[in-house]
Amino acid sequence: MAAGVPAVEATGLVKRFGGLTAVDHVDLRVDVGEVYGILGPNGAGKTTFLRMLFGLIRPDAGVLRLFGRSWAQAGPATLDGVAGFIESPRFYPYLSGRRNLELLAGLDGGDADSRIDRVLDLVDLADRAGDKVGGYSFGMRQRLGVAASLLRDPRLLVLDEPANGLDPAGIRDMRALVKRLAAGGLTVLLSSHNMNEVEEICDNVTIMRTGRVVYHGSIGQLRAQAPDPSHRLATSDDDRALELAADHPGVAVSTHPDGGLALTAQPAAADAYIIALGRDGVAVRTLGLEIAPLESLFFMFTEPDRTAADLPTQQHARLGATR
Ligand SMILES: Nc1ncnc2c1ncn2[C@@H]1O[C@H](COP(=O)(O)OP(=O)(O)OP(=O)(O)O)[C@@H](O)[C@H]1O
Repeated sequence: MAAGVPAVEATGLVKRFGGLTAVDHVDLRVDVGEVYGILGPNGAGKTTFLRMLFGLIRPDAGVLRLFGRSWAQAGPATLDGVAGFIESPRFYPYLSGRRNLELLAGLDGGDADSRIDRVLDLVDLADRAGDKVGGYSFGMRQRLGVAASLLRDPRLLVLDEPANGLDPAGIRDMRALVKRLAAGGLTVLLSSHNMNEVEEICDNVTIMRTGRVVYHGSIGQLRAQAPDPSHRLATSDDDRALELAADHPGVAVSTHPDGGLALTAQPAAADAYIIALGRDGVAVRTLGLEIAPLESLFFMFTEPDRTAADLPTQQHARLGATR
């Protein structure tokens, strides 16, 4: 591969279903070695984009290249070095995880067979490889799906909402797996509707809404644009707490529509204000992060018609357990 050729490059990509434009002139570039997130709510066009990538459907306009190859020029060879799955992987439930991989390795041919032990180990299924897949948890099946993809020794791994439907432990394991694979040098493109997931594991992100790109950039740039964290605050004397806020230009304190106070500030400014409350004899009874900064940014990009007051409460916690 020539140096500098991106793993994925979409230019002006369009896909229509009747009158609906599911992917609307999307430009996107994933460089070799990066973990890239396509983020968006339901219906944003993420899966449609990935289906075009895998050649399952054809674009109506634009070009998508994988390591410099397009479907129009290279046909199925476009997928050389590319593996992954859309939605959930399927396996024979009455066969063991290992047997499923053996069958797939037989279909893939080459030396895929020799990689079975290594990929089972990588996805943390070595101990359960002899058990029937029917008895696997959903998270284990997702990880077996990643193992099946790795049999092809890909340079690019494509995952469609890999943590969807997983319980918290499954989400943790899946994220850890993606990070491990990325640390080993694999390029990863994943779709997600979860800002926290993308923030945790991706270097760069494209945010989509109704088929269009509404943001593109690094996670660092995204963080820099995020608004101040917003908290719900309850004190022993909310009137006094409001008065004291006037002495703290870095904090915005107002009456919360659901009772108590709303406090919006960067952590250092919020700390100084909370300490000042205590010094003044005002006890803080509850302080909970209401909307994480990146989460509110995600809503701003993908639901621009909603105001901050409409945003869901993400988390409430007692003082000391937040921020
Ligand atoms: N085969 C199809 N025929 C008609 N409409 C489709 C088809 N596939 C997708 N769509 C529509 O295209 C839009 C984008 O769907 P897509 O599945 O790509 O979104 P997504 O971002 O992956 O969302 P989700 O997380 O819900 O899968 C949606 O409005 C969807 O209903």
